[in-house]
Formats: sequence, C-alpha cells, structure tokens
Amino acid sequence: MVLSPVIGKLLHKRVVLASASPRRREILSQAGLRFEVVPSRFKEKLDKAAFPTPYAYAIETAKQKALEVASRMHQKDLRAPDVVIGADTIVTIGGLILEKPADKQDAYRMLSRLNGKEHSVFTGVAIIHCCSEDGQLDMDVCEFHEETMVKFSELSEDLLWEYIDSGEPMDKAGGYGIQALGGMLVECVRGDFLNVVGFPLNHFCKKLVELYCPPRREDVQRVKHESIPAVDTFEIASDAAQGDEGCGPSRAGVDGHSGQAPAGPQGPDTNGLVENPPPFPSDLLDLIDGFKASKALFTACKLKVFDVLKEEGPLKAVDVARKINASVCGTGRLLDVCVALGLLEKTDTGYGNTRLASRHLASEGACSLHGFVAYHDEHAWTVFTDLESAVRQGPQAAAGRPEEDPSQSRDRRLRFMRAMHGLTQLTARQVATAFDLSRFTSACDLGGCTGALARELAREYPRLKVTVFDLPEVIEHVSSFHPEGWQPERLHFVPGDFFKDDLPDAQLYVLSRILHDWADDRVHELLSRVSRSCKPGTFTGPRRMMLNDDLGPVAPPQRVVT
Ligand SMILES: O=c1[nH]cc([C@@H]2O[C@H](COP(=O)(O)OP(=O)(O)OP(=O)(O)O)[C@@H](O)[C@H]2O)c(=O)[nH]1
Repeated sequence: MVLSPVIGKLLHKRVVLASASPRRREILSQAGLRFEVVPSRFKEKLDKAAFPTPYAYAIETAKQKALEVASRMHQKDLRAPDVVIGADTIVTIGGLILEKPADKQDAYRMLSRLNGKEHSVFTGVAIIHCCSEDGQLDMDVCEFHEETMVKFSELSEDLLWEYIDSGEPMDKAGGYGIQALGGMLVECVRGDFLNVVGFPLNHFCKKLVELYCPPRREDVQRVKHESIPAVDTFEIASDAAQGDEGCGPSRAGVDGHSGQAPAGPQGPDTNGLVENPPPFPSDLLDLIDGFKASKALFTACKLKVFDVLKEEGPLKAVDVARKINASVCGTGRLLDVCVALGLLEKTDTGYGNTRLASRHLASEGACSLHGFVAYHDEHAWTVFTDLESAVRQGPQAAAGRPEEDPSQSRDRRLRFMRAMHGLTQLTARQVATAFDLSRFTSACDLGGCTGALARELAREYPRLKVTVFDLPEVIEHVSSFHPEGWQPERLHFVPGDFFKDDLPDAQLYVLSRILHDWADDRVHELLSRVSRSCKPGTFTGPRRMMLNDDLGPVAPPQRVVT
C-alpha cells in the first residue's frame, strides 16, 4: 500500500491523539497508526468573529486541543509524547459556523438550515512535535485544513425529527453523521469523505510525507537561475553573506557551473531549443564536499560556539571570537558556514543558535550530541584519514601501531562512552518501543556502556529487570554519566567480557551497536555465546529473544527469536 511507509514513520514515536472522537480513533487505527488517546480538555469557545475564515477557526481550535494535551502530559511526568495530533470539524453555511448541537432544538435548527442545500465541512488538523529538554517543553506545530462540499436532499420535517430522535446528531458537527443514518440525508459529496467524518486521512498522510520524506533534491525541478541565486554550497552562501571575495572557490570555480542545471553537451541547439540536460550530480557534489561540512561542525562544537550562543546569543562575530578566544576573521567565516549548514541563524542582532543546535550541539542537555561529535572529530576523523592505507594493507596496518599509553586509552574510552551515551540517550526510546517487550521480565544489555538504553527499557517495561554487561574499565566510569546518588530501580551493572566470561542469565539479550564492530568470525562467536546462554524449550511463558538494534553502517533493527 502506497501510504503505509508514511504512517510507518510514526511507528517508533509515542503518538497521542488528543481527541475523544471515536471516529478519529477508528480512521487512524485503520490506517495502521499506533497511538494513545488522550482527549483534550480545551473548551471550544474561541471567538469565531476573530478569525478571517472558518477554517482558520477550525485550525486554531485543533491546535489548542493538541497543545493542551501536550503540556498537560509534559507537566504530569515531565515527558511529553513525541507527537500529538488534534483535530476540529465544523460545518459552514451562509457564513455561519455550525459545531455540535447543544440540544434537539439546536440540531433541528442546524439540519433545517442544511436542508436541500450544499454546505462546506472543514476539518482543521494540528500535528505537534514535542521535545522535552531540561524540564522545558519545545513544540513545533504543523497545521492544515481540508474542505469537503456536501449537498443535502430536500428532506421532510418528519424525516428530520425522526433522525434527531435517533440521537445520532448530538455529538456530530452540523448535527449529522454521514457515515451512519445521516448518510440518508446526503445527495452528493465533493471531496474527501473521511474529512466529513472527522479526519482528513489523505491530507494527513501527504503532510507526513512533507515532514518525514522530503523529496530528493534532484527530483525537485530546479528553479530558474535568474530568480534565485546559487547557494548550493556553504562556500557560496558564506561568500554572499560577507561580500568577501577571498573566501575560497565558489562552485563555479570548482566545476565551471553556476548552480543552474547545465544545458546539454552541445548547449542550445540550432532551433534555439535546449536539449534535456543530464541530471545535475548534487548528491555527488555533496559527497565530495561533505568532509568540509563535517569538519566545520566539529570545529564549531570544539570551540563551544553553540554553548556560547545558547547562553548569550545572539552575538556579533567579534563577540563570539572574543569568547572562544579565536580570530575575528576566522570566527566570522566559521559562523557563516554554520548559518549555511542550518546550524545557526543570522539576524541584524548577530548570530544565534537554531533550535537544532541548542538542543543537540551545546555540550549540556539530555539530547546533546556534543560527545558524539567530539568522538568523531578526535577519533573517527583520524581513522578515516588512514583509510587508504587500511584498504591497501588490510587490518594488520592498524595492528602494527604502537601501543597507546594507558592514560590516553582511558581518555579515549571516556570520550567513546560520552559519544555512545549521547547517541543512545537520543535513540533509546525508539529502540525500547520498537518491539513490544512487555512479556519479558529479565534482559541483559551486552556492551550496554553507561546504561542509557537499559534505563529506558526499565522505564518502559515496569516488570523488566535489566543487567548491563560491559568491561570492568567501562563499568568503573558509569556513575559519572548519571546524576549523583543515581540508584535506578531494576537496573544493575555487571563487569565482564562477553567473549570470555559467562553471560548473565536473561530472557532477552540486547546487542546495541555491537555487532558491526567485529569481523564475521567474532560475531559468530558472540552470537553462539548468546545462543548458548538462552535455554530454549523450557519455557511455557515468554520465549527467549535477542534484540539487535545495531544501527551501524549497514544493519537495520532486527530481532531473532530463539
Ligand atoms: O458526518 C460527520 N460529521 C462529524 C462527525 C463528528 O463530529 C465531531 C466534531 O466535533 P469536534 O471536531 O469538536 O470533535 P469532538 O468529537 O468533540 O472530539 P475532540 O475531543 O477531538 O474535540 C467529531 O467527533 C466527528 O467525528 C461525524 O461523526 N460524522
């Protein structure tokens, strides 16, 4: 089915439908969405006259319904869901907005008004993405509406009253339910039927595509050169912002191309027609340039640019330079690059963090990837610089390197732990909820490092006891990654080597970002050890299971049930 991959984008998120409407619940669950229902307490009493259009009213009401649920859930356990969906359906005729009838007389007034005529049904929808960080709730709102035209037949008074007496109109916008008895009143419908019922599923899915699957760059028709300046690379954007001619080659300098799709090899033909150009190799150019973007990001992180701007932004380049103890010219250029990369914003008052940067690139905060960035800058960068010799000489090249001194290896381990901790904090919830693990009572996270995933598993499954099994030199540092006095319930750490020592007994073994680190024979050895630790065939209750969420270079999440 075409749209299921779209709904699938929400599968690993905690989604809440902020609605008491059984119809909305049914439409969304039949589409395959997994969600909780938390009806909104928002009173639908906005001043209709204050809105320029009826749909603006419906959208605002939908938004307020969703916002109320998001902030209530956040206040309750300081953790809002990932996504909250709100909706509001109204009927309009002759400039009047009809909602649910207050009583039978009201229903009669509404239905009489609609009798024999065409009216509009609008549903406003709000999709709110929430992020709770440091006790603060951040929300991004995406909103839209859908209109459907419905025409009623000429209906007799008797039929109207019989319908009203059925009780059906009372909880329905405009006083009828098109999906049930009210369908008998309707002569024709123009537009999305489900929109009338209460939720415009088709438009919703299109919004999800916009939000989660934006079109690839080469699929988007290029805009005419004259109307938009070429800003494909950060160099060009940076240069344009500064008017600085000495800032390195623009793309035109690299490939003789101005950012416009090139004409065919021969250019315009003799008739003045342009041959179909070959596809512009944007992805390839991005690959070629990619290392510059990574290094700019690493450098800005290392110099704590995002911390400074989180604390004190917006700031001018000169002030940032002073605070990070760097040259004004260099800082200005780095800041411009960060603007072009979408990490910073530049206004008249100076440079400021984007929300993305404040959330993920500043060094503190539950969603910080600062450690992950530092690890890539300090470790992965060097390793990849040696890629050519590693490929030429094979793994023995690395094996031949001199032994690291112990204090360096300790530092490197801590950096690695910081990197893994940051990344796992970000993904743990999705991993923990990707499968229903509620039937298990014991789990062992092999190579579970700081316990960030184990903590989420324990939080998600109240019956689950989780053991983190990792090397003694890793376990030794775990406490520095958690608040002082941290004593998680149902979670404990066992030092050991999963290639040498007995694995702790558990029903569920988790291998998170482990397998990609090893050659096939080692992976086989480790999986055999896990398999031997599982004692199959003796259970009548939960079966043994191994969860591998290795999101490394190739392997997607998968599970093996033994
Ligand atoms: O043909 C139909 N038209 C409308 C409906 C239902 O009518 C209501 C519209 O009311 P509202 O948008 O305010 O939603 P509520 O039910 O109050 O739930 P919330 O908690 O989301 O405010 C809606 O239920 C439609 O489904 C119908 O069934 N058929």
